[in-house]
Amino acid sequence: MTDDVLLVHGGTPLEGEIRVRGAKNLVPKAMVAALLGSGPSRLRNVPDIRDVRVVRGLLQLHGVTVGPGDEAGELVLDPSHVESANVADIDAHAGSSRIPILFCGPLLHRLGHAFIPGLGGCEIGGRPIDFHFEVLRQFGAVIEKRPEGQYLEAPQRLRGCKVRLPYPSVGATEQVLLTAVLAEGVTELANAAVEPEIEDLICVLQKMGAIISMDTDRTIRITGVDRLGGYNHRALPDRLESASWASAALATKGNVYVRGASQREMMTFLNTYRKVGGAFDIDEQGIRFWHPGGDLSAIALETDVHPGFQTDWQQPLVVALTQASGLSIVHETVYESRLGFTSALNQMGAHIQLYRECLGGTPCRFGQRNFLHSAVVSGPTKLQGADLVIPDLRGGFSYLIAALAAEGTSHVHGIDLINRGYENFMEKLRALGANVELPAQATTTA
Ligand SMILES: CC(=O)N[C@H]1[C@@H](OP(=O)(O)OP(=O)(O)OC[C@H]2O[C@@H](n3ccc(=O)[nH]c3=O)[C@H](O)[C@@H]2O)O[C@H](CO)[C@@H](O)[C@@H]1O
Ligand SMILES: C=C(OP(=O)(O)O)C(=O)O
Repeated sequence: MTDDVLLVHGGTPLEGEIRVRGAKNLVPKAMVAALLGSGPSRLRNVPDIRDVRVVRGLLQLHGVTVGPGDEAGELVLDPSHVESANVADIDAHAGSSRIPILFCGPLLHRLGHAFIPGLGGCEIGGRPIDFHFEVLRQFGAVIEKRPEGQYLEAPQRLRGCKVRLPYPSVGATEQVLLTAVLAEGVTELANAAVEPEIEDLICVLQKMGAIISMDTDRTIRITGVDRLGGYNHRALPDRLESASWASAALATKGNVYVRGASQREMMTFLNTYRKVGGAFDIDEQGIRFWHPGGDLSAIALETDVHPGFQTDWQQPLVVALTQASGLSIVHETVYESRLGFTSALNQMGAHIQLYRECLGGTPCRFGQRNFLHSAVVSGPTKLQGADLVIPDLRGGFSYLIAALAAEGTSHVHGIDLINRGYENFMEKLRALGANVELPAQATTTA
């Protein structure tokens, strides 16, 4: 048994077409929403990624029947047996993704109690879950921290409440939505996150019978109802995967058509892509991304909550910035430790310097603290193949891009992690002409 290493022979532009399906940051949450329904739900455009498999396993453990639907990529989720499920072995799911925390509200409504194992997800900062527990307490939940996870109880029906998030957290906003829809009375959430995946989750809940309105000032109001039905929904496309392939096209001087990519959720990314010098063409089925020749331009970039530049777009684009002429500045304001992946790019020949200071004007929680959360990228630099160990999902995809853009061969270790959020990425790489190989004896499932 060898570790999951990929050999990448760089220097070939990525060219061709790949397809993206439903968003990793929506699909697992829509699957959890099915727990709130009194009848079956149908979710379409579901990608075959590890985070979906993990949530499927957790739902099945809780008595939800999950099976295929009529079309490819469709799941039918039937929660009729949740009350009679014999939940065992939940600890086996600890550390597998961030989604288990979102089971709290639906399980409290259905069963009056919930057990949440330790969470996983990318290690790109401390990622506390204090906002989640604070809002759940406001709804009336009682929370007990145990060594193996968190145990929650709802002594009475949960009640709507008025809450304000200290920061527009995506997960905490979803926690409120999934809890408030069946709580008694009205919930008002101020300073909510408004990412497109959250809007799509609201669409799912509205189809189930929920009453939710969104104001332009980040306030979401939910009027609780007594009962929700199932839903039939097509997940919005994955704007994060789409942007990753767009960055790969730019860094490798390639030309990639991303079938399924959608302009509306990618407007901020597309503006930045154009400023760097990337070209794109939008049609009704997807977006073509390419390097138009000539020099790329250095830019100043700050990540932020939607409608700002999404933090999950940052790492892949930084690889393309190593090929731009001049000094690019990157200020990461969402996670305090999302630039560590750049040290491996420096080993490959990039010139990236990290700073503790905020190099940008976007309000940030990390300035004057000990976090290297700003970067200056000096380019263009030639990249050389190297031995790379994947640190996290987007960092991992960035290493693949860097290895593809580099001269020579790279050994990229830990590629199985990429399966968490990129469907069939090996097949897609090959379809785009990437020169990649798994060592003959490797046992990876990629
Ligand atoms: C599965 C999923 O959808 N993951 C996405 C989700 O993660 P996730 O929902 O975990 O991210 P959040 O928006 O909650 O986190 C944003 C920031 O808020 C902080 N925070 C969050 C919750 C809390 O209780 N306390 C707290 O301090 C976090 O440490 C982080 O600094 O949104 C992120 C921001 O768009 C994306 O990068 C992730 O891809
Ligand atoms: C940070 C990410 O995801 P997660 O929240 O699942 O770790 C990501 O998709 O880049």
